[in-house]
Amino acid sequence: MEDDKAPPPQQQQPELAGEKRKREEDSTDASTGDAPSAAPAASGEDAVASGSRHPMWKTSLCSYFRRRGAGAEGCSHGESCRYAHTEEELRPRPDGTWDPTSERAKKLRKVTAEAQEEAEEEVTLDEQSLDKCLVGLPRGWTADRLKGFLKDQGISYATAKKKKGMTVGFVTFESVEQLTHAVQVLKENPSGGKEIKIADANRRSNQKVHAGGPADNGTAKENGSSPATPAGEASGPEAVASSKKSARDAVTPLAHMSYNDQLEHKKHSMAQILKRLTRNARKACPPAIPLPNWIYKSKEIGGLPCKLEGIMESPIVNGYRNKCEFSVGYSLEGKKTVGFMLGNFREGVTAVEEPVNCPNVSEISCTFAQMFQDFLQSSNLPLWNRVDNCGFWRQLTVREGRCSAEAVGLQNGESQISEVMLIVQVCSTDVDEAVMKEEFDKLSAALIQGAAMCSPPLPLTIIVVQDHKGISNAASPDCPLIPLLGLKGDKLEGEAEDKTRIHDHISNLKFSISPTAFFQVNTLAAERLYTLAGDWANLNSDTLLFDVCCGTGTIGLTLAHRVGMVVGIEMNESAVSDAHRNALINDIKNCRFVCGKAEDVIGSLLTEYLGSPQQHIAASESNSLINDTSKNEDTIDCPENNGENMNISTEKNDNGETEQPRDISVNLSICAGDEERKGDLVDQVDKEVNSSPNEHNEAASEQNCGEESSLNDESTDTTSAYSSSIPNNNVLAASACQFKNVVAIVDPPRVGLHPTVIKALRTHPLIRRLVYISCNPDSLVANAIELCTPTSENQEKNKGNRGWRSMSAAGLARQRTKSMPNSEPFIPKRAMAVDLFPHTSHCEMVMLFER
Ligand SMILES: C[S@@+](CC[C@H](N)C(=O)[O-])C[C@H]1O[C@@H](n2cnc3c(N)ncnc32)[C@H](O)[C@@H]1O
Repeated sequence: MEDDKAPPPQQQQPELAGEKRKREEDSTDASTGDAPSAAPAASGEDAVASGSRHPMWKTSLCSYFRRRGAGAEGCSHGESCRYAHTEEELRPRPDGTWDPTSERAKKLRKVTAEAQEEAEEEVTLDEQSLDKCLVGLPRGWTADRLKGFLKDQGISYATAKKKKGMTVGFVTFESVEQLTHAVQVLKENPSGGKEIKIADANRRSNQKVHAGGPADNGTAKENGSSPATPAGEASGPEAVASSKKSARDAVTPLAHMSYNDQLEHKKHSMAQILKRLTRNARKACPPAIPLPNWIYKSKEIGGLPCKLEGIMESPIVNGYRNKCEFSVGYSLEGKKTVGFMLGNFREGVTAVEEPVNCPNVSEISCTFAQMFQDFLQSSNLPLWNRVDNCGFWRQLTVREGRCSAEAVGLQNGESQISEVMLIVQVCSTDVDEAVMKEEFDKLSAALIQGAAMCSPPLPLTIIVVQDHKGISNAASPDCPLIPLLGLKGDKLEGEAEDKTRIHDHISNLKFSISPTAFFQVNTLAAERLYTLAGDWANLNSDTLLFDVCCGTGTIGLTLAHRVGMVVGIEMNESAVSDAHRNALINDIKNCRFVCGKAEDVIGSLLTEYLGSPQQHIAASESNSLINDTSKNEDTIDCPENNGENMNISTEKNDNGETEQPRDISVNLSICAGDEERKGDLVDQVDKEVNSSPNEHNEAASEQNCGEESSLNDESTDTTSAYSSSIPNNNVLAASACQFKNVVAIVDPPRVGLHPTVIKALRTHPLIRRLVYISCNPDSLVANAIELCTPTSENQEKNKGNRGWRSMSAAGLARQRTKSMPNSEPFIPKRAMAVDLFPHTSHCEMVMLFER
């Protein structure tokens, strides 16, 4: 609403724009755009007489309301403010001169809804709580008063929170029954003659739980990556309400809908989440800086930061999961069961039910779960007990590898499953080794025999035992693995790591996957996802592609033939080792994979390949002193230039699209040695593909020596094997010249990218294009706020504000934006949802950012 009348930013003087915006906020009626002076004279009569607001006589909305939310206290007009602060106060006058069906009333309702939504966003809802309602409170109520009131009504089981300065509170209940009862009581018991308004805040609390993702399954088990939820214990929205009736309800809560309806539902949810980016970037934009154009334009597309281009459907809707994590426990009838939990342990649910009719699980996975369940019936060792944290058998993970579609002449289907890895998780505490070994021998014999007896026989390539002693089933990637001998004997020859891999195919490349390495759970949909990311990344042979959080190298390797070089970054050592192997087996030579946390290594890697941000800023400043005619056609101004006035190269890339503006601004004479340097790089890549991750780190450290980037101090001051160090500017500039198009594709785990990574990407002027693949749109939005919000020259130092602890991810991102070094913001350009998880409420989101 606030920018309805604001001119587009390019028509404003930059230094005036912020002030103007502020003035408008202070003086304009939010619902009408009227200045306060235009407010009806009559509106104040009673208020002035009584010295307080009259609920029935206010026809204009106080501007303060808009910024602070419904009923904001302490507006600058004082207690006798003539303007309304709540919808209640804006009722029509008794003489009917204000029509509640008027445009003004409609606008008001919209403002109210937005204010409530933002209020909710600000309050950190306890993700572990169950059901919440949002209550409208009489003015002046505190959280304690709300609690007292609830208690007086006999509602002692609820907890209440109130956002400062707001007349809404959040009441949390432990069960749906309590919620229903409380709503009834509150409705029947007006406070001070006023009915307490109640809205269901449950939908958003569900979303929050969704954002937090799988509680003790998917997230951690997949190295914090994708919603591996459905094949594990129930989680997310599906697990919020108390226990479900069946495993199907718990893991595939959308299975009752047609696939088209599921897609519509997900697209709608994605759009709602994306709108938060616009709202938060608007809020975080420093007052002295004009709002970016994309925020102005968002009004034309319903508040979205850019167009949501649709949702890409999964090529396979049933049995698509290549990895299923089956819990071990007792069913409601007390039977030893291998399947899915009906709810979360934190809700007190420990029952496990067989994976009957779970459409996301393949028949093969179900059959192995059944075999393991049969085996457990006669095992002498106990099942893991989640209450006492003791027991032996904990979990079965089934990972499937598919042969290439070409090999079977099929596009999808279970018939492609050609390799299976079984990971049996146990806790060996207090268990005699000999007994354990005997059980393992029996188990592998049962599984091998079971697979062979099926018609047709099931593939079974690997069985490993994971010995995990932690409380939840989420084991760390370095948890000990014991290969079970006796299985396909000759396959187990060779080095230890060779024994425990299966293979899958994406885009006709073969991928080797070790037990704990992340691999997208829906291989065929992942292929589409990577292709989309590659298309949006605008790749060509001059491209240096940073594949951040690369896992087994799938994205970089599938796109390697379209770029000059790929640098993959991944923290899971075995995934990096898989990535090296995958490059080798596919004969790909232009990829380097670095083992380390992205936040630890990205700063030094960017500096190694591109030079430090300061160098480019300095180069750009000195270039700007040189006469414009000295510029080479292929060179564009960077990084201070904004996208609008760049010299744009009209070369086409390998997609036939117009190539991205080249963003190198360097002394061209330095580039003379490029070819030589390129040769060195390729040699080095060759060496690294054949070396271990540690060798990579060493090699990189050796390459680096010299000055560090102060913009990235956080990333360089780490325990990483990388210390950013640069020999001299000439070498840097030469290496930067190698690649005229630098792109980052990031595919982080559910928590999103570490702030240090965001800062490094944002402050490096050579990164003009970033494709973000996200399995959690909430963290995508938080990261995007930091990437896209304009900064000012006077950034704030981070203050140790304890209030931040209770902030939403978006709120925190807004705070961090204040201390972001002044740098050109990215612009959200394209967004597309990709359904990798049919029948569940999860979905991937791809966003393109450019500058
Ligand atoms: C969603 S997966 C994506 C993997 C890969 N891009 C793919 O599509 O298969 C996220 C990956 O990030 C890795 N990861 C998690 N935190 C990381 C960090 N701080 N630095 C680097 N990698 C990280 C995980 O090990 C996991 O492999």
